[in-house]
Amino acid sequence: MVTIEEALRIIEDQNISLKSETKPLEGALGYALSKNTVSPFDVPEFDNSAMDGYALCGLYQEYKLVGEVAAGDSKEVLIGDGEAVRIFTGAKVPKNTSAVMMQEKTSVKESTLFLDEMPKTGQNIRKKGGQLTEGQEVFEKGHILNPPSLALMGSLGLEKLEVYSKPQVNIITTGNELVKPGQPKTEGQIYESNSYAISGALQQFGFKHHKKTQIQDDFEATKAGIKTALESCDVLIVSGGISVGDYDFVKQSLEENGVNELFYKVFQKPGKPLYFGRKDNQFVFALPGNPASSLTCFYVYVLPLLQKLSGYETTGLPIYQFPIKHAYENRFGRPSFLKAHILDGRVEILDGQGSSMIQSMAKGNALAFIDDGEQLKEGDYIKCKLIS
Ligand SMILES: Nc1nc2c(c(=O)[nH]1)N[C@H]1C(S)=C(S)[C@@H](COP(=O)(O)OP(=O)(O)OC[C@H]3O[C@@H](n4cnc5c(N)ncnc54)[C@H](O)[C@@H]3O)O[C@H]1N2
Ligand code: MOO
Repeated sequence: MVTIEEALRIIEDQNISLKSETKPLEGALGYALSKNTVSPFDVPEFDNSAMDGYALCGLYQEYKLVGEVAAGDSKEVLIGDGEAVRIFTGAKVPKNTSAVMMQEKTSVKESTLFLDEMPKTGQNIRKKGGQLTEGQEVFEKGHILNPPSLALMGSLGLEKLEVYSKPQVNIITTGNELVKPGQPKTEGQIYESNSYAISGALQQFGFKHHKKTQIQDDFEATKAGIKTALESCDVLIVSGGISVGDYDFVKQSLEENGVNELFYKVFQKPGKPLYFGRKDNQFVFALPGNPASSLTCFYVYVLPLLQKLSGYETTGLPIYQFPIKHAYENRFGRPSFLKAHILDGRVEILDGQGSSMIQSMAKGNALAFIDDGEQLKEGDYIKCKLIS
Protein backbone atom coordinates (compact mmCIF):
# COMPACT_ATOMS: atom_id res chain seq x y z
CA MET A 1 0.00 0.00 0.00
CA VAL A 2 1.31 3.47 -0.90
CA THR A 3 0.23 6.93 0.23
CA ILE A 4 -1.54 9.34 -2.11
CA GLU A 5 1.66 11.40 -2.42
CA GLU A 6 3.75 8.32 -3.23
CA ALA A 7 1.28 7.17 -5.87
CA LEU A 8 1.25 10.61 -7.51
CA ARG A 9 5.06 10.76 -7.41
CA ILE A 10 5.35 7.34 -9.10
CA ILE A 11 3.08 8.56 -11.91
CA GLU A 12 4.93 11.87 -12.22
CA ASP A 13 8.36 10.16 -12.27
CA GLN A 14 7.64 7.86 -15.23
CA ASN A 15 10.11 8.32 -18.06
CA ILE A 16 8.23 8.75 -21.27
CA SER A 17 9.01 9.66 -24.85
CA LEU A 18 6.60 12.10 -26.43
CA LYS A 19 5.33 11.85 -30.00
CA SER A 20 4.51 14.88 -32.17
CA GLU A 21 2.11 15.51 -35.01
CA THR A 22 0.74 18.39 -37.08
CA LYS A 23 -2.75 19.59 -36.27
CA PRO A 24 -4.89 22.11 -38.13
CA LEU A 25 -5.87 25.11 -36.03
CA GLU A 26 -9.44 23.86 -36.01
CA GLY A 27 -8.57 20.61 -34.18
CA ALA A 28 -5.72 21.83 -31.95
CA LEU A 29 -7.65 22.79 -28.81
CA GLY A 30 -6.15 21.14 -25.70
CA TYR A 31 -2.95 20.00 -27.42
CA ALA A 32 0.45 21.15 -26.12
CA LEU A 33 2.83 22.79 -28.59
CA SER A 34 5.89 20.66 -29.39
CA LYS A 35 7.90 23.62 -30.72
CA ASN A 36 8.55 27.17 -29.58
CA THR A 37 6.61 29.71 -31.64
CA VAL A 38 7.91 33.12 -32.69
CA SER A 39 5.88 35.86 -34.26
CA PRO A 40 6.36 36.01 -38.06
CA PHE A 41 5.50 39.74 -38.08
CA ASP A 42 4.63 42.69 -35.86
CA VAL A 43 1.19 42.52 -34.22
CA PRO A 44 -0.52 44.74 -35.08
CA GLU A 45 1.23 45.04 -38.41
CA PHE A 46 0.28 48.70 -38.83
CA ASP A 47 -0.92 51.58 -36.64
CA ASN A 48 -4.70 51.32 -36.55
CA SER A 49 -7.70 52.94 -34.99
CA ALA A 50 -9.20 51.67 -31.71
CA MET A 51 -12.43 53.59 -32.35
CA ASP A 52 -14.95 54.59 -34.95
CA GLY A 53 -14.30 58.33 -35.29
CA TYR A 54 -11.85 60.67 -36.94
CA ALA A 55 -8.09 60.49 -37.55
CA LEU A 56 -6.61 63.91 -36.85
CA CYS A 57 -3.42 65.64 -37.99
CA GLY A 58 -2.21 68.08 -35.35
CA LEU A 59 -3.93 68.77 -32.03
CA TYR A 60 -6.83 71.22 -32.46
CA GLN A 61 -10.57 71.33 -31.83
CA GLU A 62 -11.53 72.06 -35.44
CA TYR A 63 -10.43 70.28 -38.65
CA LYS A 64 -11.12 70.19 -42.35
CA LEU A 65 -12.64 66.80 -43.28
CA VAL A 66 -10.83 65.40 -46.35
CA GLY A 67 -11.89 61.75 -46.75
CA GLU A 68 -12.52 58.32 -45.21
CA VAL A 69 -10.62 55.08 -44.34
CA ALA A 70 -12.47 51.83 -43.62
CA ALA A 71 -11.10 48.63 -42.01
CA GLY A 72 -9.27 46.62 -44.68
CA ASP A 73 -8.55 49.64 -46.92
CA SER A 74 -5.04 49.36 -48.23
CA LYS A 75 -4.72 52.67 -50.08
CA GLU A 76 -2.28 55.14 -48.55
CA VAL A 77 -4.20 58.18 -47.30
CA LEU A 78 -2.38 61.38 -46.48
CA ILE A 79 -3.62 64.11 -44.20
CA GLY A 80 -2.05 67.49 -43.69
CA ASP A 81 -1.89 69.67 -40.60
CA GLY A 82 -5.41 70.68 -39.52
CA GLU A 83 -7.03 67.98 -41.63
CA ALA A 84 -9.02 64.92 -40.52
CA VAL A 85 -10.50 61.80 -42.13
CA ARG A 86 -13.42 59.63 -41.11
CA ILE A 87 -11.99 56.33 -39.77
CA PHE A 88 -13.35 53.06 -38.42
CA THR A 89 -12.17 50.57 -35.77
CA GLY A 90 -9.26 48.48 -37.05
CA ALA A 91 -8.62 50.68 -40.09
CA LYS A 92 -5.04 51.67 -40.85
CA VAL A 93 -4.48 55.22 -39.66
CA PRO A 94 -3.06 57.61 -42.26
CA LYS A 95 0.58 58.65 -41.93
CA ASN A 96 0.84 61.89 -39.91
CA THR A 97 -2.12 60.95 -37.68
CA SER A 98 -1.64 62.60 -34.28
CA ALA A 99 -4.70 61.04 -32.60
CA VAL A 100 -8.11 59.51 -33.22
CA MET A 101 -11.19 61.05 -31.65
CA MET A 102 -14.21 58.82 -31.04
CA GLN A 103 -17.24 59.98 -32.98
CA GLU A 104 -19.39 60.50 -29.86
CA LYS A 105 -17.17 63.47 -28.95
CA THR A 106 -17.49 65.23 -32.31
CA SER A 107 -19.91 67.08 -34.55
CA VAL A 108 -19.72 67.84 -38.27
CA LYS A 109 -21.02 70.92 -40.12
CA GLU A 110 -20.58 70.67 -43.88
CA SER A 111 -16.95 69.65 -44.25
CA THR A 112 -15.75 70.94 -40.88
CA LEU A 113 -15.19 68.64 -37.90
CA PHE A 114 -15.60 70.07 -34.39
CA LEU A 115 -14.30 68.23 -31.29
CA ASP A 116 -15.93 68.49 -27.84
CA GLU A 117 -12.50 68.29 -26.19
CA MET A 118 -8.83 68.68 -27.05
CA PRO A 119 -7.28 65.46 -28.43
CA LYS A 120 -4.16 63.94 -26.85
CA THR A 121 -1.16 62.68 -28.84
CA GLY A 122 -1.51 58.97 -29.69
CA GLN A 123 -5.05 58.76 -28.32
CA ASN A 124 -7.03 55.75 -29.66
CA ILE A 125 -4.18 54.57 -31.90
CA ARG A 126 -3.14 50.90 -31.58
CA LYS A 127 0.56 51.01 -32.36
CA LYS A 128 2.34 48.68 -34.81
CA GLY A 129 4.06 45.95 -32.76
CA GLY A 130 2.12 46.97 -29.63
CA GLN A 131 1.32 43.33 -28.79
CA LEU A 132 4.20 41.42 -30.41
CA THR A 133 7.19 42.31 -32.52
CA GLU A 134 8.52 40.24 -35.42
CA GLY A 135 10.68 37.35 -34.12
CA GLN A 136 9.45 37.72 -30.52
CA GLU A 137 8.66 34.46 -28.68
CA VAL A 138 4.93 33.87 -28.58
CA PHE A 139 4.76 30.51 -26.75
CA GLU A 140 7.31 28.04 -25.43
CA LYS A 141 6.89 24.37 -26.31
CA GLY A 142 4.59 22.69 -23.80
CA HIS A 143 2.12 25.58 -23.92
CA ILE A 144 -1.42 24.18 -23.87
CA LEU A 145 -3.58 25.55 -26.64
CA ASN A 146 -6.65 27.16 -25.06
CA PRO A 147 -9.19 29.19 -27.08
CA PRO A 148 -7.25 32.51 -26.85
CA SER A 149 -4.07 30.68 -27.95
CA LEU A 150 -5.92 29.47 -31.04
CA ALA A 151 -7.00 33.05 -31.73
CA LEU A 152 -3.42 34.26 -31.39
CA MET A 153 -1.99 31.51 -33.63
CA GLY A 154 -4.72 32.25 -36.18
CA SER A 155 -3.94 35.98 -36.06
CA LEU A 156 -0.33 35.08 -36.90
CA GLY A 157 -1.58 33.25 -39.98
CA LEU A 158 -0.44 29.88 -38.62
CA GLU A 159 -2.86 27.23 -39.83
CA LYS A 160 -0.86 24.06 -39.07
CA LEU A 161 0.54 23.61 -35.58
CA GLU A 162 3.23 21.19 -34.36
CA VAL A 163 1.84 19.58 -31.20
CA TYR A 164 2.49 16.60 -28.95
CA SER A 165 0.22 13.67 -29.77
CA LYS A 166 -2.35 12.59 -27.22
CA PRO A 167 -2.33 9.03 -25.89
CA GLN A 168 -4.69 6.43 -27.32
CA VAL A 169 -6.90 5.10 -24.54
CA ASN A 170 -8.82 1.83 -24.30
CA ILE A 171 -11.39 1.02 -21.63
CA ILE A 172 -12.27 -2.41 -20.23
CA THR A 173 -15.13 -2.96 -17.83
CA THR A 174 -15.31 -6.22 -15.90
CA GLY A 175 -18.17 -7.95 -14.12
CA ASN A 176 -20.74 -10.71 -14.76
CA GLU A 177 -23.39 -8.52 -13.15
CA LEU A 178 -23.07 -5.76 -15.76
CA VAL A 179 -25.67 -5.17 -18.46
CA LYS A 180 -25.54 -2.43 -21.09
CA PRO A 181 -28.15 0.33 -20.46
CA GLY A 182 -31.15 -0.15 -22.71
CA GLN A 183 -30.93 -3.97 -22.50
CA PRO A 184 -33.19 -6.15 -20.32
CA LYS A 185 -31.61 -7.36 -17.07
CA THR A 186 -32.41 -10.05 -14.55
CA GLU A 187 -32.35 -10.25 -10.73
CA GLY A 188 -28.85 -9.62 -9.40
CA GLN A 189 -27.66 -7.76 -12.47
CA ILE A 190 -26.99 -4.02 -12.64
CA TYR A 191 -26.49 -1.59 -15.50
CA GLU A 192 -22.90 -0.90 -16.50
CA SER A 193 -22.19 2.77 -15.85
CA ASN A 194 -18.50 3.29 -15.09
CA SER A 195 -17.46 3.31 -18.74
CA TYR A 196 -19.79 6.27 -19.38
CA ALA A 197 -18.24 8.20 -16.52
CA ILE A 198 -14.73 7.40 -17.73
CA SER A 199 -15.38 8.21 -21.38
CA GLY A 200 -17.20 11.38 -20.28
CA ALA A 201 -14.28 12.43 -18.08
CA LEU A 202 -11.89 11.71 -20.96
CA GLN A 203 -13.93 14.02 -23.19
CA GLN A 204 -14.14 16.63 -20.43
CA PHE A 205 -10.36 17.00 -20.64
CA GLY A 206 -9.94 16.70 -24.40
CA PHE A 207 -9.26 12.96 -24.65
CA LYS A 208 -11.34 10.19 -26.12
CA HIS A 209 -11.40 6.44 -25.88
CA HIS A 210 -10.50 4.30 -28.83
CA LYS A 211 -12.11 0.97 -27.88
CA LYS A 212 -14.38 -0.05 -25.04
CA THR A 213 -14.78 -3.73 -24.10
CA GLN A 214 -16.96 -5.51 -21.55
CA ILE A 215 -15.42 -8.67 -20.04
CA GLN A 216 -17.00 -11.38 -17.90
CA ASP A 217 -15.45 -12.38 -14.56
CA ASP A 218 -13.42 -15.26 -15.96
CA PHE A 219 -9.64 -15.51 -15.79
CA GLU A 220 -9.04 -16.60 -19.40
CA ALA A 221 -11.52 -14.03 -20.76
CA THR A 222 -9.91 -11.27 -18.68
CA LYS A 223 -6.42 -12.26 -19.81
CA ALA A 224 -7.47 -12.41 -23.47
CA GLY A 225 -9.42 -9.13 -23.23
CA ILE A 226 -6.44 -7.32 -21.72
CA LYS A 227 -4.11 -8.79 -24.39
CA THR A 228 -6.36 -7.52 -27.20
CA ALA A 229 -6.85 -4.10 -25.60
CA LEU A 230 -3.08 -3.67 -25.19
CA GLU A 231 -2.62 -4.17 -28.94
CA SER A 232 -4.15 -0.76 -29.68
CA CYS A 233 -3.52 1.70 -26.86
CA ASP A 234 -1.01 3.76 -24.95
CA VAL A 235 -3.13 3.75 -21.80
CA LEU A 236 -5.50 1.00 -20.72
CA ILE A 237 -8.14 1.81 -18.12
CA VAL A 238 -9.75 -1.24 -16.53
CA SER A 239 -12.73 -0.87 -14.22
CA GLY A 240 -13.52 -3.41 -11.50
CA GLY A 241 -12.14 -6.83 -10.59
CA ILE A 242 -9.05 -5.40 -8.89
CA SER A 243 -9.91 -6.15 -5.26
CA VAL A 244 -9.37 -9.42 -3.43
CA GLY A 245 -12.59 -11.29 -4.29
CA ASP A 246 -12.62 -14.76 -5.86
CA TYR A 247 -13.78 -13.19 -9.12
CA ASP A 248 -11.18 -10.39 -9.19
CA PHE A 249 -8.90 -11.55 -12.02
CA VAL A 250 -7.53 -8.26 -13.29
CA LYS A 251 -4.26 -8.08 -11.38
CA GLN A 252 -3.13 -11.60 -12.28
CA SER A 253 -4.24 -11.15 -15.89
CA LEU A 254 -2.18 -7.99 -16.16
CA GLU A 255 0.89 -9.79 -14.78
CA GLU A 256 0.43 -12.62 -17.27
CA ASN A 257 0.28 -10.04 -20.07
CA GLY A 258 3.69 -8.73 -19.03
CA VAL A 259 2.46 -5.62 -17.23
CA ASN A 260 4.71 -4.65 -14.32
CA GLU A 261 3.07 -3.35 -11.18
CA LEU A 262 4.15 0.16 -10.17
CA PHE A 263 1.78 0.38 -7.22
CA TYR A 264 -1.23 -1.51 -5.92
CA LYS A 265 -3.49 -0.12 -3.21
CA VAL A 266 -3.44 3.47 -2.06
CA PHE A 267 -4.18 4.53 1.51
CA GLN A 268 -7.24 6.60 0.62
CA LYS A 269 -10.99 6.59 0.42
CA PRO A 270 -12.49 5.99 -2.04
CA GLY A 271 -10.35 3.92 -4.37
CA LYS A 272 -8.14 1.90 -2.04
CA PRO A 273 -7.54 -1.03 -4.44
CA LEU A 274 -6.22 1.22 -7.23
CA TYR A 275 -3.56 -0.42 -9.44
CA PHE A 276 -1.01 1.23 -11.73
CA GLY A 277 1.34 -0.70 -14.01
CA ARG A 278 3.51 -0.39 -17.09
CA LYS A 279 4.52 -2.58 -20.02
CA ASP A 280 7.26 -0.90 -22.06
CA ASN A 281 5.65 2.39 -23.13
CA GLN A 282 2.10 1.37 -22.27
CA PHE A 283 0.42 2.20 -18.97
CA VAL A 284 -2.43 0.48 -17.20
CA PHE A 285 -4.72 1.75 -14.48
CA ALA A 286 -7.07 -0.75 -12.90
CA LEU A 287 -9.71 1.34 -11.17
CA PRO A 288 -11.80 -0.08 -8.32
CA GLY A 289 -15.26 -0.98 -9.60
CA ASN A 290 -17.32 1.11 -7.21
CA PRO A 291 -18.60 3.99 -9.36
CA ALA A 292 -17.41 6.88 -7.15
CA SER A 293 -14.06 5.14 -6.58
CA SER A 294 -13.36 4.65 -10.26
CA LEU A 295 -14.23 8.22 -11.24
CA THR A 296 -12.36 9.75 -8.28
CA CYS A 297 -9.28 7.73 -9.23
CA PHE A 298 -9.63 8.97 -12.80
CA TYR A 299 -9.58 12.62 -11.73
CA VAL A 300 -6.77 12.22 -9.20
CA TYR A 301 -4.42 9.72 -10.92
CA VAL A 302 -5.37 8.91 -14.52
CA LEU A 303 -5.77 12.50 -15.68
CA PRO A 304 -2.23 13.57 -14.64
CA LEU A 305 -0.73 10.65 -16.58
CA LEU A 306 -2.79 11.40 -19.69
CA GLN A 307 -1.70 15.04 -19.52
CA LYS A 308 1.95 14.09 -18.98
CA LEU A 309 1.76 11.81 -22.03
CA SER A 310 0.32 14.77 -23.96
CA GLY A 311 3.35 16.94 -23.18
CA TYR A 312 1.68 19.09 -20.53
CA GLU A 313 4.16 20.68 -18.18
CA THR A 314 1.75 20.98 -15.29
CA THR A 315 -0.57 18.07 -14.84
CA GLY A 316 -3.59 17.21 -12.76
CA LEU A 317 -6.46 19.33 -11.55
CA PRO A 318 -5.27 22.45 -9.73
CA ILE A 319 -5.95 22.61 -5.99
CA TYR A 320 -7.93 25.54 -4.60
CA GLN A 321 -8.65 26.27 -0.96
CA PHE A 322 -12.08 27.41 0.15
CA PRO A 323 -13.72 27.79 3.59
CA ILE A 324 -16.00 24.93 4.59
CA LYS A 325 -19.67 25.75 5.22
CA HIS A 326 -20.02 23.47 8.25
CA ALA A 327 -17.88 21.49 10.71
CA TYR A 328 -16.67 18.14 9.34
CA GLU A 329 -14.62 15.30 10.79
CA ASN A 330 -13.03 12.53 8.71
CA ARG A 331 -14.05 9.32 10.42
CA PHE A 332 -13.32 7.05 7.45
CA GLY A 333 -9.93 5.94 8.82
CA ARG A 334 -8.16 6.97 5.58
CA PRO A 335 -7.32 10.29 3.91
CA SER A 336 -10.43 10.99 1.85
CA PHE A 337 -11.59 12.68 -1.31
CA LEU A 338 -15.08 13.90 -0.45
CA LYS A 339 -17.88 14.67 -2.86
CA ALA A 340 -18.47 18.36 -2.37
CA HIS A 341 -20.25 21.35 -3.77
CA ILE A 342 -18.68 24.78 -3.94
CA LEU A 343 -21.06 27.70 -4.12
CA ASP A 344 -20.31 31.38 -3.50
CA GLY A 345 -16.80 30.45 -2.36
CA ARG A 346 -17.91 28.03 0.38
CA VAL A 347 -17.65 24.24 0.41
CA GLU A 348 -20.46 21.94 1.40
CA ILE A 349 -19.58 18.29 1.99
CA LEU A 350 -22.44 16.32 0.48
CA ASP A 351 -24.41 13.43 1.90
CA GLY A 352 -23.82 10.10 0.15
CA GLN A 353 -20.06 9.64 0.56
CA GLY A 354 -20.28 5.85 -0.04
CA SER A 355 -17.99 4.56 -2.80
CA SER A 356 -20.95 3.09 -4.64
CA MET A 357 -22.89 6.38 -4.56
CA ILE A 358 -22.60 8.45 -7.69
CA GLN A 359 -25.60 10.80 -7.36
CA SER A 360 -23.82 12.99 -4.81
CA MET A 361 -20.83 13.21 -7.13
CA ALA A 362 -23.13 14.08 -10.03
CA LYS A 363 -24.76 16.92 -8.07
CA GLY A 364 -21.48 18.21 -6.68
CA ASN A 365 -18.75 20.05 -8.51
CA ALA A 366 -15.63 19.26 -6.50
CA LEU A 367 -13.57 16.70 -4.66
CA ALA A 368 -12.56 18.06 -1.26
CA PHE A 369 -9.55 16.53 0.46
CA ILE A 370 -9.49 15.80 4.17
CA ASP A 371 -6.73 13.95 5.99
CA ASP A 372 -7.27 10.88 8.10
CA GLY A 373 -8.91 11.93 11.41
CA GLU A 374 -8.83 15.63 10.51
CA GLN A 375 -11.49 17.80 12.17
CA LEU A 376 -12.58 21.00 10.49
CA LYS A 377 -14.61 23.84 12.01
CA GLU A 378 -16.97 26.00 9.99
CA GLY A 379 -14.87 28.50 8.03
CA ASP A 380 -11.68 26.39 8.08
CA TYR A 381 -10.06 26.11 4.66
CA ILE A 382 -10.28 22.80 2.77
CA LYS A 383 -8.38 21.80 -0.37
CA CYS A 384 -10.58 21.19 -3.40
CA LYS A 385 -10.20 20.01 -6.97
CA LEU A 386 -12.93 21.30 -9.26
CA ILE A 387 -14.41 18.51 -11.35
CA SER A 388 -17.15 20.39 -13.18
N1 LIG B 1 -12.55 -8.34 1.27
C1 LIG B 1 -12.46 -7.15 0.71
N2 LIG B 1 -13.40 -6.75 -0.10
C2 LIG B 1 -13.34 -5.52 -0.66
C3 LIG B 1 -12.24 -4.69 -0.37
C4 LIG B 1 -11.22 -5.16 0.49
O1 LIG B 1 -10.21 -4.48 0.75
N3 LIG B 1 -11.36 -6.42 0.97
N4 LIG B 1 -12.20 -3.46 -0.90
C5 LIG B 1 -13.48 -2.86 -1.23
C6 LIG B 1 -13.27 -1.65 -1.95
S1 LIG B 1 -12.64 -0.39 -1.03
C7 LIG B 1 -13.59 -1.49 -3.26
S2 LIG B 1 -13.41 0.04 -3.99
C8 LIG B 1 -14.09 -2.60 -4.05
C9 LIG B 1 -13.35 -2.64 -5.39
O2 LIG B 1 -13.54 -3.85 -5.95
P1 LIG B 1 -13.25 -4.22 -7.44
O3 LIG B 1 -12.37 -3.23 -8.07
O4 LIG B 1 -12.79 -5.60 -7.47
O5 LIG B 1 -14.63 -4.00 -8.13
P2 LIG B 1 -15.81 -5.03 -8.32
O6 LIG B 1 -15.84 -5.98 -7.20
O7 LIG B 1 -15.74 -5.54 -9.68
O8 LIG B 1 -17.02 -4.04 -8.19
C10 LIG B 1 -17.26 -3.27 -7.04
C11 LIG B 1 -18.66 -2.69 -7.12
O9 LIG B 1 -18.77 -1.84 -8.22
C12 LIG B 1 -19.78 -2.29 -9.13
N5 LIG B 1 -19.29 -2.10 -10.50
C13 LIG B 1 -18.19 -2.66 -11.02
N6 LIG B 1 -18.02 -2.27 -12.30
C14 LIG B 1 -19.05 -1.47 -12.59
C15 LIG B 1 -19.42 -0.77 -13.76
N7 LIG B 1 -18.69 -0.82 -14.89
N8 LIG B 1 -20.54 -0.02 -13.72
C16 LIG B 1 -21.28 0.06 -12.59
N9 LIG B 1 -20.96 -0.57 -11.43
C17 LIG B 1 -19.88 -1.34 -11.43
C18 LIG B 1 -19.94 -3.73 -8.82
O10 LIG B 1 -21.19 -4.22 -9.21
C19 LIG B 1 -19.73 -3.75 -7.33
O11 LIG B 1 -20.89 -3.36 -6.64
O12 LIG B 1 -13.94 -3.81 -3.38
C20 LIG B 1 -14.37 -3.80 -2.03
N10 LIG B 1 -14.33 -5.11 -1.51
O1 MOO C 1 -11.72 2.17 -1.67
MO1 MOO C 1 -13.33 1.64 -1.90
O2 MOO C 1 -13.29 2.82 -3.16
O3 MOO C 1 -13.69 2.69 -0.44
O4 MOO C 1 -15.03 1.48 -2.00
